[in-house]
Amino acid sequence: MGGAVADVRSKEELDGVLGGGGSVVLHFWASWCEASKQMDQVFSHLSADFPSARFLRVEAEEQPEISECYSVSAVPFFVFCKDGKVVDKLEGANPPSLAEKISKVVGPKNRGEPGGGEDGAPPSEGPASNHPSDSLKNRLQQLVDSHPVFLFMKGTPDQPKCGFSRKVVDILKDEGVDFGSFDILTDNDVREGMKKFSNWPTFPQLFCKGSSSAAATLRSPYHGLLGVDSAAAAAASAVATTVVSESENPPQAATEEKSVETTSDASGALNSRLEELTNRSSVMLFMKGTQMNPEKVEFQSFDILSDNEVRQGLKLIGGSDIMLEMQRSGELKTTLTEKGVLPGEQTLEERLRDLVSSSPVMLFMKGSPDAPRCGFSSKVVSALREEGVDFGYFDILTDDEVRQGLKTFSNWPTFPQLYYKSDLIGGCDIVLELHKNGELRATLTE
Ligand SMILES: N[C@@H](CCC(=O)N[C@@H](CS)C(=O)NCC(=O)O)C(=O)O
Ligand code: FES
Repeated sequence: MGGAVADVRSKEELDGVLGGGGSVVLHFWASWCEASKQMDQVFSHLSADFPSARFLRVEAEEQPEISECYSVSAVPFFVFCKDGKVVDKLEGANPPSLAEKISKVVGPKNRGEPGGGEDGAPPSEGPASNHPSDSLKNRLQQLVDSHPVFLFMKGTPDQPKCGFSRKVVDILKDEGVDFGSFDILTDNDVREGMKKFSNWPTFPQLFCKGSSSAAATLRSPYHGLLGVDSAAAAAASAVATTVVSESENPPQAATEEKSVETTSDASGALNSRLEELTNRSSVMLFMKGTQMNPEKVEFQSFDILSDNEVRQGLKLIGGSDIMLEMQRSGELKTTLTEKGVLPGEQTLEERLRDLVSSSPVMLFMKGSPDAPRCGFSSKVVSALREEGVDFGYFDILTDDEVRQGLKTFSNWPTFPQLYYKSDLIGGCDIVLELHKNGELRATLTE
């Protein structure tokens, strides 16, 4: 019985299944890997397309013995077995390759009976490998172009016929995105044609273009084509962007306003005099005699005993009791830090700047060079090692603040990120391209 994905919980269990012969496809995944979550959905769709094969999922880090046995060095990772023997492997999130390799191992698609599982579609007529005809291509292009945001889905937005399609519709509605849609269950030519047209084997498929901000956000890291998880991620990042921009008050303006308020009681010449006095130093202590300075704050003082007018005119914010109380509770430090008098904790931006410049060649990656936790990171480490380039690294899986912060800092949404002398060189694709063209070493040493 195919059509469902099962979890493997031990090596014995897996050996048992493999011993039973037939075609078996294994998906090694990790909970922290977005790409393996996305591929998990593709995997379960494909399991419905190839019911004669067994589809098994292995949580790579929970099953080290199995992972080692199949030399799984990164996720997502797929192993294809026929009659107990490994016949092929695939590393990375590549839905078209996964579909192709499965059909090579299992034989042409033999979708199960209609109505089986989540995908209640009529059986496909032609094999998916037939290229769409020119007139079909035109039709598909017209559909894609008909709205700035267009969704190929199962069912309609009001009546989705698949949980994945429903999820994307919900996200788009939540975000207030207007979109056109096409129910691929009503037209098998479009359904099969779209898989080739977009080189993406499953539905829903979301296309975005045009310049509306929602569409632009949705589009940016995903090149106009999204599976369900990418859409969720993009929508989440759109929300995050809004929150960030709303919280950006210029702190300077707030401080200035306050200092104006505190002097607004005094009038005329006295006002200017007090203003001049209070502005003499960023911290100005009006006091009797001298005091110790436990917070080590630079300040000037004015002896109020020497000038009655100043003494009366100043409506002091706090005397010594208040100051001491503020010091005891830590509020004094906070207030002075907020006013920029005491050096504050390092801001995230400063921290990122320091990290980026901590080594001339600096790699932000998932995992460490000796134990990369993502195929993209692993490839960049190999390229750098092959070129004999020394590099520093930071494992972004250990620090979510750095992980998320760096995306904004560098305006680059993914990892790995490679920097040379604080400039972003790029991610995996760019580094591998430079490596292939023999330009990587020069780029990192010039
Ligand atoms: N095409 C990219 C591939 C890298 C990529 O897609 N990275 C993803 C998955 S590892 C990522 O970093 N996503 C954001 C995150 O995990 O925070 C490159 O050239 O570097
Ligand atoms: S592809 Fe999953 S962590 Fe990189």
